Order: sequence, then structure tokens, then C-alpha cells
Amino acid sequence: MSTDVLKVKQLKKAFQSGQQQQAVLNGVSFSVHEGEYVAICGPSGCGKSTLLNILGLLDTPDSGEYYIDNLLVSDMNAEQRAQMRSRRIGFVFQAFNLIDEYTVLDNVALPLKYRGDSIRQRQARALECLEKVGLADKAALFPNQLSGGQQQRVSIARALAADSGIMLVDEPTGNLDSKNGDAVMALLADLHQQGTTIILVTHDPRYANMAHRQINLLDGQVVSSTSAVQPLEQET
Ligand SMILES: Nc1ncnc2c1ncn2[C@@H]1O[C@H](COP(=O)(O)OP(=O)(O)OP(=O)(O)O)[C@@H](O)[C@H]1O
Repeated sequence: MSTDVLKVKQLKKAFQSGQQQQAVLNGVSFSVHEGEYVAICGPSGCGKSTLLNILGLLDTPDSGEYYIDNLLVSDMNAEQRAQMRSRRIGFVFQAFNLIDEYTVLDNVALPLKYRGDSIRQRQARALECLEKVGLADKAALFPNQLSGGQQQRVSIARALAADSGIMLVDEPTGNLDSKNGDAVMALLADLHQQGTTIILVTHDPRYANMAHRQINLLDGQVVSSTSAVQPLEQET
């Protein structure tokens, strides 16, 4: 039986817009099983990034419940949330969010700094992750010496470094041409095959179809949750 790694119940979030409150999430509920690949889809402005930021513990809902590994994170204090984030969540952003002054290796090693690993352990792990994304030979370079597609692969290596098992991916191809976009999506499919749970926000229906399941948001609610035509291959 599959285990829920993430579960949200009746999430609500509103933002102040001038004099008015704009309800962005209006009672969103779903769960994600371990090892699933889920795409969150919906029109621009429907709240996809807001939802992903809440799932990634970068933002808090106004109400509702959020569980990671069956633990209620919406009730945790800031320190507990930070610990949960560094232990369980890897984030990949559209804009890569790499630190220009750090080498590629140091960017990937950064999430490990908060876990008490030695420098040698951090660098060895970072190199291992760079190997997984095919960029070990770029370890000593700086981000601006890489192409956009390579930078996104570095940011995926960084998300892998902490071995968190859950990867939240927000429009990873938004700043890439189609060739680099396809390479990044192929890498995500590979990581999923190796067991990573992936939650992807994308505008591109072609990429959304690579996911195991699509959760469609409209007007702040989940309007449908559809499985891909091809179910995931089951191990025999
Ligand atoms: N920090 C904020 N303050 C005020 N309004 C916000 C904030 N963040 C998001 N919003 C508003 O919430 C709504 C949803 O934004 P969000 O970025 O989650 O949508 P999205 O579905 O990811 O959009 P897109 O597909 O265009 O990236 C938008 O109307 C946006 O203006």
C-alpha cells in the first residue's frame, strides 16, 4: 500500500489586493503518495505557485491542515518548519536561484551546511549529485559560466543534495529554450524513476503529461485530479 508523503486539507490563502482580500486558495485538499509524480496545472494566477510555496514551507496558509509524513506541519513553529524543510524538501525554481559568487560545487553543497556535515562530506555529496545531472566537470565553474539549461540542472543537483525525497519544481523550463527544457524534463523523469516524489508546476501540457497525475486548480479549488493515460510501471 502506498504512503502519503504530503497531504493538505481545506487549505485557504488570501492576499490583500488594495482595499480587498483576494482569495487565492479556497479550500484545497489532496494528497501525494511516496514516489508519485504529480503536476499542478491551471490558468495563470490560479494559485499554483502560492500552493507550491505552502507545500515547500516557504509560506503559510491562512487556514487548513498540511501534513508531511503524517506530521501536522501547519502547527509547527519556525524552527521545526525549517528543520522539516531542510530534511524533506528540495525546491527547484524557474529562475534557478543559484548564488553567483559561489562555485557550482558550493551551490550544490549549500543545503548540507545546515545539517552538520563536514566540508569533505558536503563536497563529496555535491559532486555525487553533479554526476547524477551530468555536470561533474563543471564543479569548479561559477553559475554565469554555464548555459541556462546547465544552471537548472545544477539547481536540481542542489535539490537532490539533501536526499530529501520530495522535490517541488516550479516552472523549471520557463527560462529555457525547448531543447534545454526537454533535457531538464528528461532528468526529472529519471529522478522520478529512481524514487523521488515530484510535484511540478507547469504551464506546458506536454510536460504536465509526463506526470503520473494532474491536479487542476481553478478559482482557488481543485476542479479535477486526473491520472495520466499510462500508469506508472509497477515493479514486479
Ligand atoms: N505575495 C503576494 N501578495 C499579493 N498577492 C499575491 C502574492 N503572491 C501571489 N499573489 C496573487 O495571488 C494570485 C495567484 O498567484 P500565483 O503566483 O500563485 O499564481 P500562478 O497560478 O502560479 O500564476 P502563473 O501561472 O502566472 O505563475 C495572483 O493573483 C497573484 O497576484
